[in-house]
Amino acid sequence: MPGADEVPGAVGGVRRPLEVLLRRTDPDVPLPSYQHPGDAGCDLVTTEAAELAPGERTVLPTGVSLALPDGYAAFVHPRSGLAARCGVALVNAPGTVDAGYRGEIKVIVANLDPRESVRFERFDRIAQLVVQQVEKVRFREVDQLPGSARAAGGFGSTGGHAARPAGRAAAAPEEPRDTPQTAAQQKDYVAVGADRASDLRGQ
Ligand SMILES: O=c1ccn([C@H]2C[C@H](O)[C@@H](COP(=O)(O)OP(=O)(O)OP(=O)(O)O)O2)c(=O)[nH]1
Repeated sequence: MPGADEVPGAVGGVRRPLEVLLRRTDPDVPLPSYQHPGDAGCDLVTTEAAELAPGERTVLPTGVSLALPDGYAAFVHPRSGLAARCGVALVNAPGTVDAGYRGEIKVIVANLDPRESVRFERFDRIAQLVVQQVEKVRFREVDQLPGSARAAGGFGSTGGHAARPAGRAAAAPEEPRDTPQTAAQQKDYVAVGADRASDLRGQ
């Protein structure tokens, strides 16, 4: 039987959660928590209300600081619901929280919606924190790297971007995309956008 603090994995049984020391810098902030067993990220909230005009960004406090074990880091990731419904992005996504960092975790949010402001209330969920083991490497310089199937191919080398030939994006912007399709897509987003407020609070 799994213990109360153990997370049933999809495959391979049960893994005991890593214990991470946490200090609340705001006494009322809820502890970061996973919404479902198997979630990779636990939600971070803002302790300050804020309103962002289209294109604006700000740094929001989360009310928590951590002492991660050596060999781990935490990554501040965006929430897809906020991104899809409100156009909220994290400017530095994913933000990296180093094991040695003892300050309050902050979240750098931007409103990418071209028209609508977004408002965050105190304790709205604004991002998610993913804790991962990270390797420390020692770089060994060589004259030649070993060969590989991909070699130096990248930046669309496998295709799939037929609408815009490589190298043209910056120099010669394409005509605006077909408006009927854009308008239809926009309508979908507006419909979903009715849930902007509830998405922040997870209702
Ligand atoms: O989204 C983020 C990203 C970083 N941090 C904190 C934890 C991290 O350990 C520290 C430094 O982050 P980073 O190394 O990304 O910042 P930097 O601009 O390189 O600053 P520094 O010179 O202090 O390393 O800031 C956050 O609270 N939120």
